[in-house]
Amino acid sequence: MLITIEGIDGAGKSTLLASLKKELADCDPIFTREPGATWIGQVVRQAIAEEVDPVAEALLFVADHAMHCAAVIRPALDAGRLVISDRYTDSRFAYQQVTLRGHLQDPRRWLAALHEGWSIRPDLTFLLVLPVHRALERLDGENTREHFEREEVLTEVQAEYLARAGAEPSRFILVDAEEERGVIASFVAEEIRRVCELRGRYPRS
Ligand SMILES: Nc1ncnc2c1ncn2[C@@H]1O[C@H](COP(=O)(O)OP(=O)(O)OP(=O)(O)O)[C@@H](O)[C@H]1O
Ligand SMILES: Cc1cn([C@H]2C[C@H](O)[C@@H](COP(=O)(O)O)O2)c(=O)[nH]c1=O
Repeated sequence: MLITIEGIDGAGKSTLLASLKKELADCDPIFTREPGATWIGQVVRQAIAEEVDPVAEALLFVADHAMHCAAVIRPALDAGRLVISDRYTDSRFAYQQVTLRGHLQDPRRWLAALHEGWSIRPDLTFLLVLPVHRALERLDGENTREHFEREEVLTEVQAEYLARAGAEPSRFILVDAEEERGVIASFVAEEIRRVCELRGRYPRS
């Protein structure tokens, strides 16, 4: 099973992943992330810290994803492991849909074509949802110009995420990311166990 955790910057993905490592230890999952799980991902993480052309940036994320699928996800799934990824393809469709606007006529179609034929679809996706100003308070809490620009972008990104979730309700589970950390972790761990049990996979505590 491939499970992905998605949400805007500051939604609490890394915090949740850290808790799931303890809550799901008996399932022995493989925890991974995009970008950054492979050496290409490390290069991409460094590259996106610089000012990058949006089309080049999108291609870097796709290169990271290709290597991630080939070197981490596919081998783990073939070995019957539970895989949990901090960000995955939905990050691309949510963020690049916004960053590529004005650069390409139809970013969604372009992205879909780039993933066609090799990308691995997640079985289940948890989308952490919270008001953008709350996420930004968690990250910087400052009223700078960058803060307001980022707020605008992340508002659009979250809208893209929600549209994707609406289009694929059987894959997405929406999580109220304003809840307390422990409540979120217990809810997500329990949902993962429930779905794994339904599919006859991995132990139940
Ligand atoms: N449920 C929560 N309630 C309050 N604060 C939280 C909660 N979850 C995470 N935080 C805090 O919010 C900040 C951002 O959390 P975290 O790094 O987990 O988010 P993220 O989604 O991984 O962000 P990014 O995508 O930017 O890496 C951290 O300071 C974290 O302690
Ligand atoms: C995979 C992926 C990521 N991004 C963006 C989203 C974030 O702003 C950064 C990654 O940093 P984080 O610490 O992991 O949150 O990159 C993106 O725009 N497109 C993608 O496909």
